[in-house]
Amino acid sequence: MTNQQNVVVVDVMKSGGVRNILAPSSMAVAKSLSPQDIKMLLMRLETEKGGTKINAWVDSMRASSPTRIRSSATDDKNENPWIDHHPSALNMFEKIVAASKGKQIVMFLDYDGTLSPIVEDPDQAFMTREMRAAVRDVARYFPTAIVTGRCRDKVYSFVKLAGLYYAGSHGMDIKGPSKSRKYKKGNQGVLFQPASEFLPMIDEVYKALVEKTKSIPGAKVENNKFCVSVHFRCVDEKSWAVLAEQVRSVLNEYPKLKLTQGRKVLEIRPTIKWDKGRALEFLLEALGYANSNDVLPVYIGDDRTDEDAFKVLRDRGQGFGILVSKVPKETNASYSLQEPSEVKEFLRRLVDWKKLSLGRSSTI
Ligand SMILES: O=P(O)(O)OC[C@H]1O[C@H](O[C@H]2O[C@H](CO)[C@@H](O)[C@H](O)[C@H]2O)[C@H](O)[C@@H](O)[C@@H]1O
Repeated sequence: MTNQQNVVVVDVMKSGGVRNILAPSSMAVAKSLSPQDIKMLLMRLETEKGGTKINAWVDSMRASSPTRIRSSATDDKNENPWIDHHPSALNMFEKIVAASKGKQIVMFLDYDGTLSPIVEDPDQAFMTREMRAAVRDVARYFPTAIVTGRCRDKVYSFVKLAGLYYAGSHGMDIKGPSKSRKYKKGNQGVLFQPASEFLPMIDEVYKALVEKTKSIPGAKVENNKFCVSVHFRCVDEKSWAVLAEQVRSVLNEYPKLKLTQGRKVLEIRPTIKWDKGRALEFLLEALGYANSNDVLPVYIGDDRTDEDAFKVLRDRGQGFGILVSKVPKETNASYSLQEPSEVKEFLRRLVDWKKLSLGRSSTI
């Protein structure tokens, strides 16, 4: 391994000003590079910084996603158990519907681990008929969006319900009906794909990853259209570091892509500032609820990538994030549900409550 020294190079900032940054000496030529070259170099430095995180990612993948809270923080002696801070959304149901008084509930549902149980083979992650019926009924009464890391077509093949919004590829591929004229495309409703320029690159990196990882038994690469997933679930834990390193080495060739982490999965996606939180905001706007107090968004999800949406709700001080987890995890969600069967129960209660309140108002 070469022992590379850092040297100072010039960073041309967005403002047009310059500042000094540290970079490996091999990049010292940067002083004579154009602003565009320097931008690329900075993006590469970001990727390499990310690369050093590989071991940390493998460790945290072992510890689940989002990060589990150690048991000492949650045992009986603890005066602030996790569940007190993130009570069951079923127990808090009355509070949730009370908060919706005079507001439109909008439902956001993650797919894997929320509507379908986590299984070994991503192609077999089917939702039950009962869950489909619960989602269909919820969507009859409340605008409903499926927000997923999956390719939009793939998740539609699992959910099979028309009339919903589908935000695939972590929100980089949004389709659905629209109330706001701004987002209507003819009669086709909303179609928003902020990363379309990355399609050829994602396709290329998908092929490179399939080739690179084929020697590792159990490794699976999934093309999610605007992002790619590399699955670790069926790989022997002893090979996780090797697989992660292979992913990193492929990614090194693509400074415009970044790595994120989910449940036993590494995800490769464009460096654009877009995630499930931005998708939630976009959909609220498309529904005509931008900057509105007349809406109560409820987002249910189980994974690290859902945290972006939980955070948006927390920052807006609007609606509720609900984390699906059996174990305490670091989260920005307000409430919790243990597993998809509880998600189904929550959705059913919401529908029953709505039917009852509509019945009441029609008899007044
Ligand atoms: O945003 P989501 O809908 O939660 O999608 C995130 C990833 O979900 C899928 O992987 C996860 O579920 C698989 C099936 O249960 C499981 O085998 C895998 O270990 C989980 O990470 C999906 O296959 C990925 O592409 C999504 O990015």
